[in-house]
Parts: sequence; structure tokens; C-alpha cells
Amino acid sequence: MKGTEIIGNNFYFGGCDTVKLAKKYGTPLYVISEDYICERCKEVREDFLNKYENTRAVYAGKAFLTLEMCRIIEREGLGIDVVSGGEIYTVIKAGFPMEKVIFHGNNKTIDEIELAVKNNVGRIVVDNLYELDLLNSVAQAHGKKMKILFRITPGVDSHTHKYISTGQVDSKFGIPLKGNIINEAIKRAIDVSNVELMGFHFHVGSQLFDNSSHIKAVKTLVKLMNDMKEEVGFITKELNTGGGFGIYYVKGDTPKPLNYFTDAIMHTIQDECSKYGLSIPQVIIEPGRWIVGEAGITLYTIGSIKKIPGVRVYVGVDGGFPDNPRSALYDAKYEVVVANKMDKEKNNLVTIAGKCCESGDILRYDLKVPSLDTGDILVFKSTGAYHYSMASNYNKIPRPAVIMVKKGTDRLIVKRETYEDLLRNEL
Ligand SMILES: Cc1ncc(COP(=O)(O)O)c(C=O)c1O
Ligand SMILES: N[C@@H](CCCC[NH3+])C(=O)O
Repeated sequence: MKGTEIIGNNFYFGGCDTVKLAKKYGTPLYVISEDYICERCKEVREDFLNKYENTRAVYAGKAFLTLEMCRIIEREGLGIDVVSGGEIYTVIKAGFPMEKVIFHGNNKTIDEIELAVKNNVGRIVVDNLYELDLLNSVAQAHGKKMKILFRITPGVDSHTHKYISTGQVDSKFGIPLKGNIINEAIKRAIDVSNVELMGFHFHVGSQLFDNSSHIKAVKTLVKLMNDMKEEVGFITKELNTGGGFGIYYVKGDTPKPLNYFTDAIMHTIQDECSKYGLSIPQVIIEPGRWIVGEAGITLYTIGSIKKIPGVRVYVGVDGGFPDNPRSALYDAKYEVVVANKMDKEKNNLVTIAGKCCESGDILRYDLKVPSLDTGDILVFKSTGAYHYSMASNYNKIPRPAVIMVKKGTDRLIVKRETYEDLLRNEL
């Protein structure tokens, strides 16, 4: 993993000794490397934005969104995609340029739409006809004309976990291609006065190592662009191809450089557009996990060590399901090391248990480790995406702090929740 080293017995991340970080900030602790995020953004600029004309990249905020993350993404020159009123509020509070914000969601509420309209969100990705009417009336009430894309369900199965596959025919996301729904939607968008249809969006799924789903979806979408030009006279100006680029979690994962996906997307768009005689639209990508996933680790302290003779050794840590629901939800796997025993041989087999009152709260089965002691610090790698953002207060457990490391320096970006925080809305 990039940005990691071993000095003495200890595991370093982003130039910082993780054992010292655990002592300074307490555990569980989310540690995010700014250097790593910036490197990824640079790759986006060099291998996509600067390589191809008329392109845009937006970071999918659902992966990890804090005020500081918004500020970093702004400095790096990317936009942000948001999926809720809370995410819109976060980008507003961070002072993020709203024209670079894209708003998604399969059931946006009227309040969320109002927030987006009032704050001039750059693009709204309209998921269905109900939303089109709602948005148009809200925009009308505020005297605005909102730029929109239609989210299309491309009918493509992606090779990933069922819960994070989104582009298949049977999906809650987007407008299906079956029937004439999209023709109707386009006609209606052209007819009404307070939206301006710019083009289409699709997202096939997440944590993908193979570009074939993107290629298939692009072919489907360019055909749609051609059909809609012929059938309703609509010229597509923008095509948003979503995110989904996979990262490394454990052995066997085969992540690809960004351009494995983006070159394939761009070449397919160029070829298909020239086949139909269409001009090439602006192309947008929305990577989330790929930007921040490997930029993060989580630190835990070991408490109880329970040996069930002939069965298993359970090692209890001070976090679990509330800070990492992915293990239970998707059976997600992680590489784990003992931060203060990097030099020791791994001769023991243990299972890492979270502290929730839930048998399924197991963070890692059958991990090879050195001999463990209470107080040892465990490092779970690749936890930058969909950990802090999916964290909960189950069992009234406060959410961990988040710190940012950069070239050997560390700073707090989200305070650890307190017990008082847990009760702040209770009457
Ligand atoms: C519309 C949309 N864009 C972007 C993403 C980001 O996905 P990922 O984090 O896999 O890049 C998602 C999530 O799957 C999404 O639904
Ligand atoms: N939460 C999922 C990713 C969802 C992607 C958003 N559509 C995960 O942790 O893998």
C-alpha cells in the first residue's frame, strides 16, 4: 500500500507513526492521507481532464464528505456529487463553488430540491418523471431555470456485490430504456419552462475491476443519443458516465489505473459518436471510492482476548459495526496489521470481533497475527471510502474522530463524538 512504511516495530501511514496517533487521538480513529487524495486527483487531471477536451470530473461525496474534504477537492480542481440535503448543506458550508456540484438521488424530497434550487446547484440528475415535475415547479417558484441530466438505467449487469450494482434492468435508479418513458421524459423536459435538459447520466456499479460494463453502457447511451436526436430532435450536450472504479482491499483484488476505464470510455464514445455522425458531448466521471478508499485506515485498540479451546480465538476491539458496517453488510474483507508489532512473526490465527451487541459484528475472520496483547493497536487498511460516511451510533457508541495526515504531520478534521453529542437532539 502506497504511503506506508515500517520504522522500528511500528506501522507508519502518510509519514506518521500510527502507534503515536492512536495514543494522541485515542481509538477507534479514522486516519486519512491528504497526500494520497491529492495524488489520485493529479492522476484524474493528467490522465483524463488534460488528456481529453471538454471533460469534467466530480468526486462522489457519498464515499467520504467533510468540510475539509470539500476544501481539498476544491483546491484539486474537481467538482463534487451529492445525494442528500445533508451533503448539499456540507458543500455550501464549505464554501464550495455550487456550479461544480451535481445532485443525485432516486427520491429527492421537496426540501432537498428547494435547497438545491435556492443554492444554484450546477446539475440536477433527474431520476424519474415525478421528480421532473417537482423540480420544475420548485424552480418556477424561485424564478430559476435548472440544468438537468436524466439518469438512465442502461440495463447492464456489473460484476460486483449485488448491493452495489446499480445499472441492471431491475434497479431502483434511473429511467428504464424499455417502453417510451425516456421519449416522454425528454419531450416533457423540453416543454416545461424551468429546466434545461443537458444530457444523460448512468452509473453501472461500484468496486469494478473490469471496464466492460462501462463500455456496454456507453454504447447503449450513444445509441440513445442518436435515437433521441432522430425521434424527438434532442441534441445531447453532456454524458455523465458515473464512477465505480475499484480499489485494493485484499489479495486477489486487481485494481486498475484510472485510464484503464477513462480511455475505454472516451474511445468508445468517440467511435460510437462517429459511427452515428454525432458530435461528442462533454464527458463527466464521478469517482468516489477510487479517490479516497486507499487513502484511509482505521486504528483500533485490542481489549479482551478470548480463547475457546479447539474452536477460535476472539480478539475484541474498541470499534466495530458502527464505524465499519461494510464487513457485516457486504462481507467486505480488509488487510489488517498490528501497528506496534510489525517486526514479529505471524504465528497465531485469530478473529477480530467488534464490540457491538450483535453476533454478526465480526471485522475479520481468521487473521494471521503475532502473539497479541491487550493494548496492541490494529490497523485496518483501505477504509477511506464508505466507512466514516456510513458510520452509525448503534448501541449508542460515539463516532470516532477523523484525522488528516500529510507529509508526516497530523491534524484533527472531525472531533470524536461525546456522550453529550449522542443526546443532543433528545428531549
Ligand atoms: C451516481 C453515482 N455516482 C458515483 C458513485 C461513486 O461510486 P464509486 O465510489 O464506486 O466510484 C456512485 C456510487 O456507487 C453513484 O451512485
Ligand atoms: N456503500 C457501498 C458503495 C455504494 C456506492 C454508492 N452507490 C460500499 O461501501 O461499498
